[in-house]
Amino acid sequence: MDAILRVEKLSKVFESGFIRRSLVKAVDNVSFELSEGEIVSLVGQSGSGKTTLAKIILRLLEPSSGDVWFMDKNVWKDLKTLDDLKWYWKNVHAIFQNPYASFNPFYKVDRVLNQALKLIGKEPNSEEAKRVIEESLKFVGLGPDEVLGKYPHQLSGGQLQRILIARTWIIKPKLLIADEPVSMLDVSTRGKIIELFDIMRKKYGTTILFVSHDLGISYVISDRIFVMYQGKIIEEGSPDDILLNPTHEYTKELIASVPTLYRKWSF
Ligand SMILES: Nc1ncnc2c1ncn2[C@@H]1O[C@H](COP(=O)(O)OP(=O)(O)OP(=O)(O)O)[C@@H](O)[C@H]1O
Repeated sequence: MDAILRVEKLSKVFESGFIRRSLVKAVDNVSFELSEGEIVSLVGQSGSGKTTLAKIILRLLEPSSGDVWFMDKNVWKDLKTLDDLKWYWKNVHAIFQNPYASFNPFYKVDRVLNQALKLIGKEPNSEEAKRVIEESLKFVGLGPDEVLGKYPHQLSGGQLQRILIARTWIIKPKLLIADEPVSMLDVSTRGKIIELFDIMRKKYGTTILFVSHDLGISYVISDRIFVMYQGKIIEEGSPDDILLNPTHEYTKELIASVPTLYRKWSF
C-alpha cells in the first residue's frame, strides 16, 4: 500500500523554566509512515509527546527539525499560500478530546457543518447542503431536529463529538487525526464513534491516526500500534505483537496498567 503520510526524523524541542532554562525534547527524532486506509494508534502516557507530534503533522506547531510529507508534499516547506493550507486541512482533519472546545458557544452548532460545506465548495443553505447535512447526521445517528438550531450548551459532549464526526464525514479527509476523541465520553458513545471510524476507513479509505493513552481501545481498533515514550517511538507492531510480545519495559508497564484490556468490547 502507498504511504499517504511520511514523518522523517521529526523533533520538537521546547525551552522551559523561567530562572533555570532547560530544554524538553517533546518529540525526539521520530520517523514513520502511514498507508491509505490504515488505523494506527499512537499510545503513551501523559507527557510522552503525542499531542506535540499530532500538532506538527496538523501544521499547527512548527517542528525544530525533520519533515512531514503528505501525498508527496512537504507539509512545512511546500504549503505556502492560503489555498495550499485549505487544501491541506481539507485532506488532513482533526478531532480533539474536548468537543466543547471545537464549538463557539455563541453560535448554533449548525455553523460547524456549514463551514465544512464551504470547505468542500458547497453553498451553505442550498437544497444540496441541506441534504448533505441530513445525511451526515444520519451517518452519526443523530436526528436533525435533535441538534440543528441548538447552541453547544444545549447538547451533550457525546452529541457534540458526533456532530464533529458528521463534519469529518462531510469533508471526507484522507487522513483523520483523532487526539483522545473518546476519553470524555460514555461507553456507548465511545463505541459508536469508534465504529464510525472503522466505517470511514472501509467506505472512504480514510487513514486514521488515533492518539490515545488507552492501550485497551487501541488494541481493538488498530492495524498497528506505536508506543511513544519520552518523545520517541520505542516500539511498533500489530496489536498482538505489542500485547503478546512487548519488548520494552515501558510497554509492559503500559499493558499492566490496562485492567480492562482483555475484556470483550461490545460495540
Ligand atoms: N508549549 C510548550 N512549552 C513547553 N513545553 C511543552 C509545550 N507543549 C508540550 N510541552 C512539553 O512537551 C512534552 C510532551 O507534551 P505533549 O502534550 O506532547 O504530551 P502528550 O503525550 O500529548 O500528553 P497528554 O496525553 O497529557 O496530552 C511534555 O513534557 C510537555 O510538558
